Amino acid sequence: MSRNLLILGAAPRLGELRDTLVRLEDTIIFALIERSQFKHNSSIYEAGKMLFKDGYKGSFLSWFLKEVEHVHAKVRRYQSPDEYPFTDHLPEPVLPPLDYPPVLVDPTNININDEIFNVYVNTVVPGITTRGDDTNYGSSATRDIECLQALSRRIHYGKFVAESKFQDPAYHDEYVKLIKEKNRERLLELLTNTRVEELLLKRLKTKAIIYGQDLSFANLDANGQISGGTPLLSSAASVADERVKTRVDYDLVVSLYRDYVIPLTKEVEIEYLLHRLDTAN
Ligand SMILES: O=C(O)C(=O)C[C@]1(C(=O)O)C=C[C@@H](O)C=C1
Repeated sequence: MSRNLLILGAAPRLGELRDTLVRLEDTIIFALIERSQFKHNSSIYEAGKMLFKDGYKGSFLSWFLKEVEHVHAKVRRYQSPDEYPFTDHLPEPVLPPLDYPPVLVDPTNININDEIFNVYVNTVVPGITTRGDDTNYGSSATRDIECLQALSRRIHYGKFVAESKFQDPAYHDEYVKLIKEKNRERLLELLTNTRVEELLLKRLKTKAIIYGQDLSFANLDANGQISGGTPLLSSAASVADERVKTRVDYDLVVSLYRDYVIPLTKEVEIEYLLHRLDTAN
């Protein structure tokens, strides 16, 4: 429920938006580490596996998500332009609406959470957890919801990034032309910044290595300093040298971003741009 966008007014600045994307990397890595402490617990993702007294027929995670989103909708979470629900038929807020200045022009209210949910459940969870069932269903689903919400916020942030690029005087006319032509391919080229992506993936790997270290008490001396055995790692190179296991597989975190988070953010950017002129015409 971030309101930091409010200070941006009508023209979101790309640098500030990228700072937010960098901060969300931390949120996502820590959420994945939290989920990875539990086993896969595949039954929480299977519809009809658990008997709900209210007759609900979906999976435990879907039920939990629905209930959480009901509460969050009541306190206006989904009125914030950077928050998108995974479920529908949500209740109206119990509080008066907040006054968000109109930053986005998003007539179709793009929401790709179904795609995010499928990638998360079918690819991410089996990748970051070990196989098996430890019966920690509530704990696992709670972490799943945190991961899903963080991924969704990050990916839908593409709308603000796209708006910022659209408003950039250096590229505005080119964007207008490509939008009118519905030229997806060229839009993708124009909004892609390979250098930013490469730096992101390198930074992400280093972060996943550093945040993923297990600094348990066994590795600390009486003064709380890190003792021999598990040196504090600060780079991918030292991990390769030491062959140290981190709490979440850092290569998986990198491939999650490379194969899904960045491409889905671009998908949101393109969809947003393709409808950017709808209301103006
Ligand atoms: O920073 C941007 O310019 C973005 O559009 C965001 C993002 C990303 O998902 O991180 C996506 C596309 C660009 O190629 C670079 C990065």
